[in-house]
Amino acid sequence: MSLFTKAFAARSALKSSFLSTSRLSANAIRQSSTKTLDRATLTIRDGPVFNGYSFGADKNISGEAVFTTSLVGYPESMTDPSYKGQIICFTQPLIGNYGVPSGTVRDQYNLLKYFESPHIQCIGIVVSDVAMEYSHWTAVESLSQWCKREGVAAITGVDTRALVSYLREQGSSLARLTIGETYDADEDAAFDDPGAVNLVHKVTTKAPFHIASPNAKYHVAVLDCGVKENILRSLVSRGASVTVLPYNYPVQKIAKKFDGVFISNGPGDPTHCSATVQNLRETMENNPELPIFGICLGHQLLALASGAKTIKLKYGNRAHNIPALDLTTGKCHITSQNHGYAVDATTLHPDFKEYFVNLNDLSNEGMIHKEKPIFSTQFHPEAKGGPLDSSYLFDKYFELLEVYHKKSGLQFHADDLLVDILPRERVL
Ligand SMILES: NC(=O)CC[C@H](N)C(=O)O
Repeated sequence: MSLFTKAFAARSALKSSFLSTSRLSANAIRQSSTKTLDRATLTIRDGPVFNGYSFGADKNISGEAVFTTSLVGYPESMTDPSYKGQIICFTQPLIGNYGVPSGTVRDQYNLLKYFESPHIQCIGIVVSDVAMEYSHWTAVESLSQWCKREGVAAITGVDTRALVSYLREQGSSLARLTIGETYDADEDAAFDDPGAVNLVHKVTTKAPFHIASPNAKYHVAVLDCGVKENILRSLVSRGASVTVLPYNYPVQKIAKKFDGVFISNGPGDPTHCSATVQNLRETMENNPELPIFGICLGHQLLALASGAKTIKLKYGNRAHNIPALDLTTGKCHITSQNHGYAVDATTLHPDFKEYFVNLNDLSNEGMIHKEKPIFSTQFHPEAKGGPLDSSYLFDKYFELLEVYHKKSGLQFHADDLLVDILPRERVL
């Protein structure tokens, strides 16, 4: 063996021992001096098995494994109702180092200041290296403490690069996270498919609620399919009081009392919300001048209501840096996204045109009506977390509200809709 070959072999041995240690997680090792983490296993259905350590609830779970490449914003992502029933794999290797802020602090609009809903919505999380120690001025607990308190399973020490390579090849897959035991490969029934049920039904408010905007000029009806707190804030802070309705509320019956209708983000397959689609169809037909705006699931539901079709993407788009081209201006915006389904642009109704297109995979990112004040986006202009490049779309919606408001001369009477007696926050 030449000197060079010997040196190379020695370096490879060193490297592989380093790699296997690093899978244990630097922070997990630091913490294991005081407490031993339980072993945990992530099993992908018909796919690889990843061994690691549990830092969340002592509970076996299963769901759809998806990955996000966002670098920050784990508290926002984990409380986003669109992730209901999913196991989020973070590609950012170090997760938890800025801890978790309070889930009860509210802002001047009585909206949750740091969370996108009151609780963690995903069923489990997968990270490469969890930080047990954290530091941030807003933090009140660690990611591990939060997961345990909320009953959410979590695994660290996973080679997330290998996991994501697999998910990109095979597509989003069902997976199971087991704590402290070896997985039995015959246990097929243990793989729950969250996409098989109507997840929107689980996250929507159970009764209408109202958020008054100081100096409100407009009144908007929000169909809550799992609405993110920052969407409500984006409306209320611009001067719209909002009445939030359950996703299947017959909005067509009261649409005339509002300056605009908004359809929120939400989890799962849009085709499960057929009542909402029918209600939206009637709302559009009966109110040709009413401004309507939809985000993410809201976009997909509006598209279905107008006659277009949706498809399931292979592994979806979950990131904070996805380029979307505005086809009306030629400008590209960096956008925040979290979706597994998309609108098939080739099926758009002829009254609509494609508004935005994804420059990574050319999937549809929005549509706009050729005459009516109706538009929607697949990405998240409210962006929490993520860049604010596209927040101007809320301003655009408010311009449409203003035009309609002036024309209709609509005066908002609180008594009409009994908003004074509605709850002031979502009804769980
Ligand atoms: N963020 C969302 O609204 C997601 C929409 C839908 N559930 C999807 O996965 O495509």
